[in-house]
Amino acid sequence: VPIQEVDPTVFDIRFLRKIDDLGEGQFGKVELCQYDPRGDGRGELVAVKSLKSNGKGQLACHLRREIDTMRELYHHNIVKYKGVCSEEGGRTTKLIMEYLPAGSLKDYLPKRKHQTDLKRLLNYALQICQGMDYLGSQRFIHRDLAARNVLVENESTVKIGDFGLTKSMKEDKSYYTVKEETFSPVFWYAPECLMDCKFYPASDVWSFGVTLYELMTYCEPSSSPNTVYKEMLPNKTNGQMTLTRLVEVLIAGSRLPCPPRCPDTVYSLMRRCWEYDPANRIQFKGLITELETLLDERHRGDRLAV
Ligand SMILES: CCS(=O)(=O)N1CC(CC#N)(n2cc(-c3nc(Nc4ccc(C(=O)OC(C)(C)C)cc4)nc4[nH]ccc34)cn2)C1
Repeated sequence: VPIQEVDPTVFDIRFLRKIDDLGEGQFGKVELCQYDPRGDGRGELVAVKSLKSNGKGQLACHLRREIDTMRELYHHNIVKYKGVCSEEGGRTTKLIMEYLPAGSLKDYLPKRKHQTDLKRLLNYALQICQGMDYLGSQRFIHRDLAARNVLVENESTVKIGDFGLTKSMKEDKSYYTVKEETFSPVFWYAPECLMDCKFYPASDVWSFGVTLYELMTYCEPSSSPNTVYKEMLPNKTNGQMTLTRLVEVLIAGSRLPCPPRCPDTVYSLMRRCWEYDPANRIQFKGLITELETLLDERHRGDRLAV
């Protein structure tokens, strides 16, 4: 009998045992499962993303696109695709990924504030930029870069963990036009996204600046972009007005403030991610160089004014 060729990226639903909930969003959720084909309780832990409702059509094709995106990505700072699992005769598909034990930066940083110094925060920032620079080199725009979507493997490694809103710019366009998104992370969005629904690679740089702000505030909820921006907006109005008022303050030049104890050198990097004109914004390659310089021991004396 020929040796049964087993495709390691196909997971059999019968051996997938749910252990815990890891995260959830508007349409998707991520669960911790053990994949135990031998049934000896020693199978590997995996993270499984599925649609929340029995999402038909549009949602299912979103997850399909996310799966097709993730299988093409190979980078140290991007969470690894492991495979897919279909159930109900192939009608619904689940995305199987490597499980990162420490959770997202948003869960991790506030708990580890006292063990995480500036050098480590800048290392996380550097790794996010390296992952994003690679993503851009593959002609993808992430569109949802935020600390909540960055996962911690261990205290020295972080990875971009979710590609639910990632779009390919394959057809040699230099931007992606979004249809009206229902729940957009507006406080991570650049002006061009808020006003013309246009997403450039430079729009991801703006979101990285907000993510760097989150890093420097240790993802403390009290200083989250939502909280701080809403304080900056004139007369706190209902949701809809926020978008218009947000664009107004951004056009007027207001930006998130320098976080407490954040060195000016790091804050000026954030500001270079928040240039109004996408063409004037620093790019991920430039951010990598700047962060490596800030981190480089040799320059330590005159650069990291700790
Ligand atoms: C966008 C909607 S979404 O629903 O699709 N969704 C949310 C999303 C955001 C991102 N990224 N997400 C990914 C994971 C995730 N978590 C993990 N490990 C852990 C390990 C520990 C913990 C933990 O202790 O948590 C508490 C709350 C502190 C108890 C949490 C997660 N490993 C993973 N591998 C691949 C994905 C993945 C979780 N949430 C993507």
